[in-house]
Amino acid sequence: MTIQTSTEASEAYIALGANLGDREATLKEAISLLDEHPGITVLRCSNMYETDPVGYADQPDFVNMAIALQTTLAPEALLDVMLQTEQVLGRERIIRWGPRTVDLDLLWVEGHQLSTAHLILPHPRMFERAFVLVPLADIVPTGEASGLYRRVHDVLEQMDDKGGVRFWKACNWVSASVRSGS
Ligand SMILES: Nc1ncnc2c1ncn2[C@@H]1O[C@H](COP(=O)(O)OP(=O)(O)OP(=O)(O)O)[C@@H](O)[C@H]1O
Ligand SMILES: Nc1nc2c(c(=O)[nH]1)N=C(CO)CN2
Repeated sequence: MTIQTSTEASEAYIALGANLGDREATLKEAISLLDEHPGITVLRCSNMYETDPVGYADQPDFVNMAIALQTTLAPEALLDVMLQTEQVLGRERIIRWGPRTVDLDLLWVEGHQLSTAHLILPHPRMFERAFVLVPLADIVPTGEASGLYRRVHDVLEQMDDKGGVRFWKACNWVSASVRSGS
């Protein structure tokens, strides 16, 4: 697939999940790899939540979280970077909704609604999943113009069962550029 870039930066949200290996280390490594890409700046990280597996029950609990980023990449190019990051971190696709070292789902990109063979935006299952919405609610700014904040909070308020999502840890990931002071 060709990597396209667009000139204007857009805000985007990614959901992350892991239920194999050192879940916290893998999630932080995924965030660092994304942030190291020249077209991506990670802006905010949610808390980390431990969550009951949904869809395929016979697997370990997940750790789920979400990040907000600024990107100059077109959505398809951003998805390519995410898929490459999953590969670098050892993601294998064996069972649908089955165990994984890391899973990156592109939830929402400012100003983009689309449906192609490779990419659907907003993510088609994001508003059904407490393991996505609870972390996302941590990082969508209150006054956010697109209405995403209102929608996330409205769906969460009406969701009957958020029981499988438990606060686990604050995410203390810090960007390498902040660490080095550049
Ligand atoms: N918004 C999106 N974010 C991530 N992948 C997407 C999106 N829309 C379509 N896809 C496609 O879905 C494919 C399968 O993704 P993946 O194997 O991570 O699914 P999953 O995480 O197991 O299940 P789910 O899609 O229900 O979260 C990807 O290769 C990608 O082309
Ligand atoms: N708790 C939890 N369950 C899942 C998850 C996930 O990230 N967390 N991801 C899935 C496929 O995207 C299927 N089921």
